[in-house]
Amino acid sequence: MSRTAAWKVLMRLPRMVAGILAVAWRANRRDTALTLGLHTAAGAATAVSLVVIVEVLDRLFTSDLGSATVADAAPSLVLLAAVVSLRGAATTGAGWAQARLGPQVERVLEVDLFSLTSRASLEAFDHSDYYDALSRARDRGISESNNLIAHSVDVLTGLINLLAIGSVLAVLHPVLAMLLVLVVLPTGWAAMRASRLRYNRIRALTTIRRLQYLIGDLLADRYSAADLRSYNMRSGLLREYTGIADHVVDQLLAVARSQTAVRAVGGALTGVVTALVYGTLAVMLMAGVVPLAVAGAAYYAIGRGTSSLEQLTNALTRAYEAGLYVQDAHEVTARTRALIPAPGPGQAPGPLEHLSVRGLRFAYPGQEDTALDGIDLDLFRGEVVAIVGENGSGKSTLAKLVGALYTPQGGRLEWNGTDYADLDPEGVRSRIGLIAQEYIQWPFTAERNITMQGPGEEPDGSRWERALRLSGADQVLGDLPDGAGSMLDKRFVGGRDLSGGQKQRIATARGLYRDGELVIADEPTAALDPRAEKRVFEAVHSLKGRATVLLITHRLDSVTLADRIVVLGHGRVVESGTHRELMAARGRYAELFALQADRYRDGLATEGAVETGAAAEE
Ligand SMILES: Nc1ncnc2c1ncn2[C@@H]1O[C@H](COP(=O)(O)OP(=O)(O)OP(=O)(O)O)[C@@H](O)[C@H]1O
Repeated sequence: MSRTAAWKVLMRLPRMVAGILAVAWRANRRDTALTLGLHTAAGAATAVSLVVIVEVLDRLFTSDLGSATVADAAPSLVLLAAVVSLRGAATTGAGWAQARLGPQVERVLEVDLFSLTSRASLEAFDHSDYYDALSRARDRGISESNNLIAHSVDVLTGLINLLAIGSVLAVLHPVLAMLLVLVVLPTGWAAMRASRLRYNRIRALTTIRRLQYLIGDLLADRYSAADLRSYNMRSGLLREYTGIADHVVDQLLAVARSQTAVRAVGGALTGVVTALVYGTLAVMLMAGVVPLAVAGAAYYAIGRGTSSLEQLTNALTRAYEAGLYVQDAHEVTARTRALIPAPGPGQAPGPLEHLSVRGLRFAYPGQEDTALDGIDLDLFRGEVVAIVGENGSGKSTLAKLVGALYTPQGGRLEWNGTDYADLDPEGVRSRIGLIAQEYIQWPFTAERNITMQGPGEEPDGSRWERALRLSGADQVLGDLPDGAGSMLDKRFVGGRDLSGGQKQRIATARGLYRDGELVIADEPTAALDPRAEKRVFEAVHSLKGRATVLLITHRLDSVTLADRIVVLGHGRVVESGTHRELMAARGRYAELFALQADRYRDGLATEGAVETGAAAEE
């Protein structure tokens, strides 16, 4: 788009304008119709006033000036006054409708975009260029829609004016109409070129600007505030920020320089062409090609026509520039649409009896290494299956695939014998309570953080009680001043911050409140104190028989009661069996278990030594 020749741009402009008008029509039909209708009426009024003025001038130049002539012109002058007043009223009305339309169009574009981004597959967010496109669309694409509408309307009224002036000139003499076109070429070229220069530069700066905002956020965000100070990051980050900001300013100054040069050339050429046009008019007058009356009217009309044409060219280039940004928003919308998983047959999954994983393969987008390399696994109704393994072995990735968040590149995932691809993914997810390793605390009240329901929706009493009790979140809510109604985000008035363990209890309660038939608990106790940890593991095991549980943990003492333990290593199943079987096999699990058990045994031995030492002293 940024390298397209000017004529191609002009060809594309109607499509851009049609696109935004379609959005405007969807946003509010009445305001769109009023904006277009009233602006057209104002343009028509301008055109009529111009014709009337040229006619008055023509009459004055043709006859000897006297009171009779002025009286003759009076009706035209009255008509002129009426038309100008009408134009004023139409312009005011159009401005009002247009001002109303702007925010409504932005709203439609934003809602369109967010309704798509929230449905895009999770893989989309692993592509950095998608983020770039998204931030371009959000930063400018959507807000420029207002400008695109305003400039498109200017183009419309400019065209009406020009049509009127061109017709007047063509009636006076066809050559005069051609001279009019000549005047505008240099200005048009310069304006078009200048806006393309700026757009190209700004587009090229997208990534670095994203980095700049990111560093800005790190310098000013409360989440990074403590680390920033602990590790004396301030001066380094500030240096980086200043370096990027300097680069951005340099680039923008460079573009301003190039734009000025282009405009200067355009201005000089316009001067030359204007002299040429008026010279030609003078020559035509002297050669008797046109009479004085026509020359006088033509002089006025060319003057008006030139400024109208300049306005039209400006409107065209501005509409084009705004159109480029809006095009970005359309592009990212189209791209996001393509990132929404194709709707399969979309069968609703039934209650889980058997979940089967066969030869599951998955690599994160842009990564060569596979995170999962042919996993086989069975989960039967009511079982607790533990997944253990070293860091990076693929446990969370497996949880995300089973949780229908990512789509595998190979192998099969089946819910009661039906491939996930044939199931409605939202239906699958709604039957799963996912307690994620990286849970987020939403900027909602504690209650909404657990129920994840719409604002004001009442929680289900028995599920609520159970989720709070099993997760230990009941204690957290008990300690909050407003209980379940406390806002859990300090960025809001009265907001509260929770400790790491308290946050984890809330996240666990969220997963349990869902009351899914499959509970995936990914490291649910990493931040918990020993008492809370014990409570959560007991809760997880208490689900045995009523829900299927996939428990991911490094706390191996808590998996001894699991129906099966699956050990992962480098994205593969290394071994699986019950605790007893795996200990007897003396493989990876037995080794990891012994390592952890030894630590406690050593601790107890030291404790014993201390006690013995104390007794000896006594
Ligand atoms: N979004 C991502 N993009 C690219 N690679 C990723 C992404 N998430 C995880 N990985 C990589 O995939 C592999 C498996 O990661 P995963 O999070 O599944 O491990 P894990 O077994 O859960 O580890 P841990 O015990 O540390 O939680 C790792 O090599 C990791 O670096």
